[in-house]
Amino acid sequence: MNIAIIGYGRMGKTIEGIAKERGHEITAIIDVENQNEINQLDADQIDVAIEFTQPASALSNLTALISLGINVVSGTTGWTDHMEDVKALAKENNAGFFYAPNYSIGVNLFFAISEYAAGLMNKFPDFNVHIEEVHHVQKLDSPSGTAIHLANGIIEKTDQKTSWVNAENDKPEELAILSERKPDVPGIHAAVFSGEHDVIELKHTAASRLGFATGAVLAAEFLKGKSGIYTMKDLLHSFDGES
Ligand SMILES: NC(=O)C1=CN([C@@H]2O[C@H](COP(=O)(O)OP(=O)(O)OC[C@H]3O[C@@H](n4cnc5c(N)ncnc54)[C@H](OP(=O)(O)O)[C@@H]3O)[C@@H](O)[C@H]2O)C=CC1
Ligand SMILES: O=C(O)C1=N[C@H](C(=O)O)C[C@H](O)C1
Repeated sequence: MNIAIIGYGRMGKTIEGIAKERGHEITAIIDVENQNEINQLDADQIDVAIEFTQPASALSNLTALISLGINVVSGTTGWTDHMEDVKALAKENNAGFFYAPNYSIGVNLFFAISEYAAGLMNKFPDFNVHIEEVHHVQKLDSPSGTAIHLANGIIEKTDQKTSWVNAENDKPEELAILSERKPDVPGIHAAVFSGEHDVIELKHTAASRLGFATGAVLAAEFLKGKSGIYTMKDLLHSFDGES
């Protein structure tokens, strides 16, 4: 299939490598230098655009792509206050839109495991839960999109937590997300359940960006020729029944 890469940084370049390995063609690359060309992209030459830029650029890029009728896999974090507008635009333009704060299959399994654990702990309110995330120092947003998604999933399963804060919590009903930035860390997330006598720690460590990039290309393959709004749950369900 024909893929356009929007944002040719750490993720864009890793996605290019995986997409080529899987037999796809890169028919356009948009980065900062040629960002105005996004409005002139030829929708007939692009099955799916994959957008990994930065929080301040994502909304205008997604708006431009969807307005051209191009299906988009969106990976940029830190812009999702505008999510409902983007979904509405995709529906209006009959385009396909796929969003995940983390395309790693492992992270999405980790979400399910953490939510299940939160549901079990709900019967035992002596256990307090918090989230830890560590990323490279170039990361612009905090907390990570993955940590926000993890927090919202846990909040849904527990009565003790009703909102999250990106700091130590002042109130028991707040779920603390503790963020740390260190050189060269692709991404670490942990859900930590602390009891009086013991600690249960569920942790995902990305060894590199290859897992994120592979998931994004799988999402693009899934989205080709489809309209509508999709998430990693749809992609994971598409594997149901495969041996
Ligand atoms: N969903 C997921 O699985 C993952 C999401 N991410 C997210 O993806 C985003 C990108 O991460 P990463 O690749 O590490 O970041 P990088 O900074 O390495 O890459 C972003 C690229 O986009 C370019 N860019 C900035 N503005 C525009 C614009 N308006 N149009 C086109 N290109 C633009 C940047 O150029 P310049 O450097 O010159 O500004 C840079 O080349 C982040 O939000 C990150 O959190 C990251 C990993 C996994
Ligand atoms: O900026 C990154 O690098 C990452 N961003 C995503 C996030 O904010 O959750 C996903 C991954 O953790 C890497």
